[in-house]
Amino acid sequence: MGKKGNVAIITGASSGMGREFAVQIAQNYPSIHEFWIVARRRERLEELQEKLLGRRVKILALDLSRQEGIDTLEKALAEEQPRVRILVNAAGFGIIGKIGKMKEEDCTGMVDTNCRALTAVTHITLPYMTEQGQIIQMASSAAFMPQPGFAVYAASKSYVLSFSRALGRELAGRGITVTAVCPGPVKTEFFDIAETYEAVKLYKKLTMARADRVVYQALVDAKHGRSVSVYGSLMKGFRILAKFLPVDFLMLFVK
Ligand SMILES: NC(=O)C1=CN([C@@H]2O[C@H](COP(=O)(O)OP(=O)(O)OC[C@H]3O[C@@H](n4cnc5c(N)ncnc54)[C@H](OP(=O)(O)O)[C@@H]3O)[C@@H](O)[C@H]2O)C=CC1
Ligand SMILES: N[C@@H](C=O)C(=O)O
Repeated sequence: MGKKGNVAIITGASSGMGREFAVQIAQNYPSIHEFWIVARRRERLEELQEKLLGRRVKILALDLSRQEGIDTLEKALAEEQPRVRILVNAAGFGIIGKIGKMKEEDCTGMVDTNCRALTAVTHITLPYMTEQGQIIQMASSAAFMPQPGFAVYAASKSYVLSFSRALGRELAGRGITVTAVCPGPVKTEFFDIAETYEAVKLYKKLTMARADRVVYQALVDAKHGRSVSVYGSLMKGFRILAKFLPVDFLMLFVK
């Protein structure tokens, strides 16, 4: 079925920004004929299907942190040979807390999902990406500097930002753009898991952005081929500070 039209593959589509990407792409990209939506919670993906304006939908209820999940997606790609116009890698999570106070699997889980799975999904999808294709990777403003108390998550998102910018250069010859999306705190279910050990800081609570706005901005930036998408003046300012001020000084304020 994939051969008939352009496909958008969206991971992390069962909630938050991944879900919002699916809804906004369905509303604004008539050239996308089919969606492949990926996450672990099948019932959420089935609910989302109803919102995709009658487009063909392939539901892939997969755990991307496990090799079986990646293998299943790879097999589906090989069988259907889709023309992938948009890939959104939004599957990911973060847990607040000091490394020594967290379970090992919580720490390595962030690396497995945010870095390994994102890299694998990108790698296996690349052969099917069309010219003018767009890859949108959910990084975070946490990528801009190390964050004591959110160390693994911030490091995982630095990886996503660095990987995505370099990949964009590698793919320029194929006419494929790569956009790393780097929002500050966004009001989604992300914080249900993030607060497993510790509550989110008050300044983050007070500066939460809306998922629909972040995603709208990301789609505009991706359309213009921008390598980085930062929503809002606060995070744009933070990015500049993080570029120019010494890291040790900045870390005094993020404890
Ligand atoms: N909210 C925020 O403040 C910010 C979030 N981000 C990033 O944006 C992305 C989306 O987050 P957001 O929408 O906020 O959070 P949500 O928790 O709402 O969404 C996360 C999505 O990832 C999916 N997911 C998580 N683990 C796996 C897995 N192992 N396999 C497959 N799917 C998985 C979840 O689905 P399911 O549970 O069904 O598997 C869900 O659909 C993440 O990468 C996050 O790090 C970046 C900046 C700010
Ligand atoms: N940017 C947010 C998550 O990615 C945060 O800093 O909480």
